[in-house]
Amino acid sequence: MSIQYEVEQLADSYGVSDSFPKDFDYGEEEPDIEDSSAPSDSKPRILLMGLRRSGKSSIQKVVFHKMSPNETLFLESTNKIYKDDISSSSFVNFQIWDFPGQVDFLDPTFDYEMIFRGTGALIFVIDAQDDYMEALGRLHLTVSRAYRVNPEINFEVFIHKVDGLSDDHKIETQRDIHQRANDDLADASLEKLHLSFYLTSIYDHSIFEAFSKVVQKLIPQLPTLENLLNIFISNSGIEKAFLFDVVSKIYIATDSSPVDMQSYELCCDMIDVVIDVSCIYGLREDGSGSAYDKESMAIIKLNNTTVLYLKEVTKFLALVCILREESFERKGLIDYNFHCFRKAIHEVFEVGVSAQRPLGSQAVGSPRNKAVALNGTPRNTV
Ligand SMILES: Nc1nc2c(ncn2[C@@H]2O[C@H](COP(=O)(O)OP(=O)(O)OP(=O)(O)O)[C@@H](O)[C@H]2O)c(=O)[nH]1
Repeated sequence: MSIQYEVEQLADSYGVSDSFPKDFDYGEEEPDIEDSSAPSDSKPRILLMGLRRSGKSSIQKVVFHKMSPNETLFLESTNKIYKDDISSSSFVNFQIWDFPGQVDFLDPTFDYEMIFRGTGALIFVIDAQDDYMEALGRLHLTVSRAYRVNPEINFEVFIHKVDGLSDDHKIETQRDIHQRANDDLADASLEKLHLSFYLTSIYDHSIFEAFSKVVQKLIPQLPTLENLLNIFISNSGIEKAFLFDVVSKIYIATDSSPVDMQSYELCCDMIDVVIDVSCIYGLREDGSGSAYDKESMAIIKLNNTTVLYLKEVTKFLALVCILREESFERKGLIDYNFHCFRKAIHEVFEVGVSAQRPLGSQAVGSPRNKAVALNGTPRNTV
């Protein structure tokens, strides 16, 4: 595939070729949207739980710390709860808590009530390459305890390490785990407890896709963002648009047309390309500058008449669009619509400034959402 680049705004030095720099510099502060005054322990949590060696730490490192999947082979076992506050580098304003495999609910020092009360999502990781019967027992114990403390938690089950399974085996494993887990809940009269299942692997984009869905459920502004994206693409002749958290490559929203994995992967790859080029060639002579800032934008024309278009939306967010070459002839219109879209996104989130950050800080507690009129103008619902 021949790719033609027009990459503007380049910067920062770094050596890893297929990943984001670990000490990534976002450049100028944009305090109007992303600053947080919330003390880290009051931030809502995403918990990563599951048996030992199921892959919890690997998921966290690959998604949020740009560790390459092969490096996870050398990760040591987690012995205590590892709290990772990723809000300084990401739009995702949560703490990720990675638990050691064996959490003992009977241990008096383990205050699970406190932990579950401030939790937005509980991700339970099951190793699909291993015998999963013990994991299912642990899943049931964990979610039923958590549900009794906080029924608002989103329960997410990652059927993980599916890279080692054939397609048929994947489907069969998912069906079996789904069936058994829900039977256990029905036996305990917990039918209202909803589990969502995802097939994941750190060796492809499935883990980013799954994490995107988990995070999206915690964004109170999601319907507004979707609405804005729908308006933007329909008025600009764009086929698909994703709003990405640049550092994690989680998409926090997309338009309402279905997501196909290929498009998502293409957009993820584009972010990698842009940041890589930017990091290598974008520094000013004196070494200043940043890899991603207000000026960041890129156009990649593929040889199949498809155009990929990336533009900065906020310090942490980028819009990545897929469109046909002929639609791109009206670039002026697209840019004007983007300008309106960007402004609306800033308005949607600026409501969180006085108190806390937008995502997460409002996910558990009192959501202060804005609705958007069909012309894309945000207005308060209350
Ligand atoms: N094939 C495959 N291996 C994986 C995947 N994710 C993690 N692993 C491997 O699984 C092993 C255990 O991963 P960890 O992330 O340490 O597991 P953990 O659940 O954090 O383990 P504890 O800290 O002991 O609870 C490592 O060797 C990883 O490389 C995956 O998607 N596919």
